[in-house]
Amino acid sequence: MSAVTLSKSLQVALLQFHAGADKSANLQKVTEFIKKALNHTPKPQLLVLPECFQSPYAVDQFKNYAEKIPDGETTQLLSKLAKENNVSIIGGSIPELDETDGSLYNTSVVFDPNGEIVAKHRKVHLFDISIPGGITFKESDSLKPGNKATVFEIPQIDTIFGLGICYDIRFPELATIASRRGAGIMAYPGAFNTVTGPKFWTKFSVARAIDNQNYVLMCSPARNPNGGYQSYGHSMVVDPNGNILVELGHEEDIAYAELKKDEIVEARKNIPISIQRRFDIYDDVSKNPKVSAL
Ligand SMILES: NC(=O)CCC(=O)C(=O)O
Repeated sequence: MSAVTLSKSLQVALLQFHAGADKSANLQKVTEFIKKALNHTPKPQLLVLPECFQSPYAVDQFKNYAEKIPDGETTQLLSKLAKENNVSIIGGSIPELDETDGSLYNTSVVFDPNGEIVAKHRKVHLFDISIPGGITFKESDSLKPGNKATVFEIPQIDTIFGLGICYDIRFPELATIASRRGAGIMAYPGAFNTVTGPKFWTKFSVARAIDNQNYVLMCSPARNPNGGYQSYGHSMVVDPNGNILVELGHEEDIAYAELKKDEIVEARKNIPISIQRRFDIYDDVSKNPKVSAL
């Protein structure tokens, strides 16, 4: 069985709210949601925010809300809130402005309970799709993709995580890389929509949990009654056997769950796929796929 790094038990909260056009109001809202989540008993040790929580999810708008990291006001605010409240935060995502060349990224920043940044993930797989009669969206019209898988540890809670953003969940490799490096939790801030959400959101959440027998945290924006991109909502926590522990509807709300190391250890002991992998056959599949057609 491969080793997993996770504290015996971890209390998490997923904060599902929607962002509007007013950035200050969005930052005020995240502050209020964090306060509300921390009043819960038991107190969450880890908070997860949704994808694009301080800007509308719109390719022509990202530039208007983009910030440098770590100097921008959103990163500074989350750092302060993490430190003041002694809580870890997976900071959903924001449009990031890279000052070196002016490129924009869809980026998630993670804070430990001292307010220090422990990880930064730039969405690797951009959401470029076109479903006739359904939805067309092309993040690559204004964003560039990140170029690395993100695995990080928060030492204060003795836990290793993998991190992806929304469309990243459709690509199982990121979660498998994280699991091989000791992660027992995959977190995906994500804004599926009312076309793809009902078809795929739960399936991918469960799939990524049972692929590697880890917890999956899916944190969505709430649906926005004022229009624009309609997020699916349904933030959820899935356990290492693919059971949904908690699932929200599409309105603003908070999901709480307790994650237990024993659940991962037992799932991996009972069905030991983590030590049955055949890397002699597929370790370099991305470079040199040895595939027979028949
Ligand atoms: N924000 C996103 O990446 C949306 C992904 C999505 O809706 C999907 O179906 O995948």
